[in-house]
Amino acid sequence: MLTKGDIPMSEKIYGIDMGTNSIKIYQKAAGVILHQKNMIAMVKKKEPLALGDEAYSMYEKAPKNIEVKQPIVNGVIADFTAMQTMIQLYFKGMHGKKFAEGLAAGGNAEFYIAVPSDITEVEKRAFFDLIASSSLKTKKIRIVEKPIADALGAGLDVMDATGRLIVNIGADTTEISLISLGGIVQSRLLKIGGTKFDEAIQQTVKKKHNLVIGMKSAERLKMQLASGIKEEEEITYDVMGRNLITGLPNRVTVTNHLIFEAMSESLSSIIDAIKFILEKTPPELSMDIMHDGICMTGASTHIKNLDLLIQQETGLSIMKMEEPELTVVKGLGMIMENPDYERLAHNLQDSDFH
Ligand SMILES: Nc1ncnc2c1ncn2[C@@H]1O[C@H](COP(=O)(O)OP(=O)(O)OP(=O)(O)O)[C@@H](O)[C@H]1O
Repeated sequence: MLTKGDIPMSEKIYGIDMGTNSIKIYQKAAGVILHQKNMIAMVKKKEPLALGDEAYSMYEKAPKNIEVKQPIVNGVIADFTAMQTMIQLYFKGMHGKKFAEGLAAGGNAEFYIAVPSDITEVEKRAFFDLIASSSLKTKKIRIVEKPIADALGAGLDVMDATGRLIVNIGADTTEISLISLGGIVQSRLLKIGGTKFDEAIQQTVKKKHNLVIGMKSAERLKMQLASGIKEEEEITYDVMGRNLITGLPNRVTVTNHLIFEAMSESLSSIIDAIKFILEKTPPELSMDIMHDGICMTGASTHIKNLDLLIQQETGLSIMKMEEPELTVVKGLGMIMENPDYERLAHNLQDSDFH
């Protein structure tokens, strides 16, 4: 019999999407139980001080003895120890604080981990090892290709013999994938996403206004002013920073046209990569894509008119999601909840997983 606080065995099954910008966790029968910034703040390089959104609030503001780390870079694990520490703390709690109701992998839990498709074997293995070598007691660890989980979570039928094109624009990466019969026909991972847009905005504001701004301010400008196509009407937003010449704090008014200029090179690269995949798509699958269009996921697809840009450049219809940042983790949830999808989750040894 279960005592209060116990979680039935069948529900200790978790899906984890470790993104560059945010980490999302799904628990069987409970849904998405955690969605936080993927950051950890450490004191003197070894003692964890804060996790997730709390760590992000310290980013660009911390004194020298506090380091705020982002363990995933360009979609892959860049700091294994920091990422493993985070996962362990999320599940076991920290400073007596639990991060999400139901996060209690006390023993023999099962994990479904989403990994990008277009990365090396070693990089994929690191996602598996992260859980396998952690202090969490695990019964089973399964790897799922991110584009497959993404498409499922977006409501696409990935099992049938129909070509689906899915474009996930995240923080450090854009993953463009062609899917059919539960597998990946082609996939391309670009090192372009929301963070690249923010960096370009930071540089352009510096050049145009002699103002040094932080990444958080650049992101705010993007969220207020970015558009996939150039808008006729001028919209402005004020930003604070440090004047490059006087060294003093200063405020300037930035226009949507400047933000468009800053982002245009990165947007062109994304369009070029989508066209490249379309050109390499076998003709029968091309017909499916002509019919169904392109599915857009990832939080950067919140950018205004980005769908219009891709539609104009490719001539294809675009499907946008209401919660594009959660499609991958919801897809992991569908795989663990529905035995029909079991073959989409792999052991590292599976010959069909490469
Ligand atoms: N409303 C918005 N408008 C524009 N950009 C947004 C908006 N909301 C979030 N973003 C951007 O989306 C990005 C995060 O996307 P997402 O959470 O899908 O990434 P991730 O999965 O963590 O990263 P990756 O897929 O690169 O590993 C950030 O760069 C953020 O600035």
